[in-house]
Amino acid sequence: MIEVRRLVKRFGLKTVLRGVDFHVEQGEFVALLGPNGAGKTTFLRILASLARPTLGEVRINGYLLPQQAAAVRQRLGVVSHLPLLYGDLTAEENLRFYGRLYGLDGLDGRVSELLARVGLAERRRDLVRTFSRGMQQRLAIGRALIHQPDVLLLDEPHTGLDQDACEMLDTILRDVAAQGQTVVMTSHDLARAEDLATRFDVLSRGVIVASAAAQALPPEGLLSFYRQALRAPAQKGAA
Ligand SMILES: Nc1ncnc2c1ncn2[C@@H]1O[C@H](COP(=O)(O)OP(=O)(O)OP(=O)(O)O)[C@@H](O)[C@H]1O
Repeated sequence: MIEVRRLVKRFGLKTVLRGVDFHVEQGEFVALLGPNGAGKTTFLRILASLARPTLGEVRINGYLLPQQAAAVRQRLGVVSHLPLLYGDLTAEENLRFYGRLYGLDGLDGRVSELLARVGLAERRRDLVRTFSRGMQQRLAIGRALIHQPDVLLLDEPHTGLDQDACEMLDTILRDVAAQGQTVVMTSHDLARAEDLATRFDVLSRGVIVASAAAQALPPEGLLSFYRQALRAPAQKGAA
């Protein structure tokens, strides 16, 4: 579903991704972990076709990025640091707008269902600029799901959400995974990641230094695996 080979990303003279190899099968839920500045957001932005690779090959569902970005975007849902919503539209107008962008008709049922799922049914007719950050994040999650994407990319999606909203998001993510959709999520919340994901990849200084399926984690759990991964020397791709 996602195939990344020897991906390099430079900003001017600064190399942020240094030869990332990353392969995700359909239905996997990958938690992408790593310290601040490791390159997680940069990597996710390239998968989301919001940034271009400097070198290397990126394919999503067989489509090459950036050349086939339009086809990729049809199949992707993205929750990033920016909610990408229109403040002067209501919650339901935002979802309708994005639904129409994806060429969907007869959106009434879908919009109502999503607003209920993200806990905004009662605020559906309010302008988004009157929403708190957490409420905007909830709606951004609804926006990312409107077209039932094959792949969901989430960059620290729990940030800014209250306890109820975090649990609501976890339920949505479990449902999405149960339906066979593919998920890649960055997170600093190891307990939450361990609870949700089926695989854990650790990015450090622009390289994936460790990867393990949930069943292959050590008995001490994800924290121990993570710490070990950051202590180990970079295994591949170091330029
Ligand atoms: N547009 C840009 N121009 C220059 N440098 C950038 C740009 N975007 C990101 N970087 C640099 O790339 C490096 C990786 O940043 P990135 O945001 O991808 O890390 P991250 O792993 O997501 O970090 P965090 O956990 O803090 O969110 C950082 O050193 C950052 O300063």
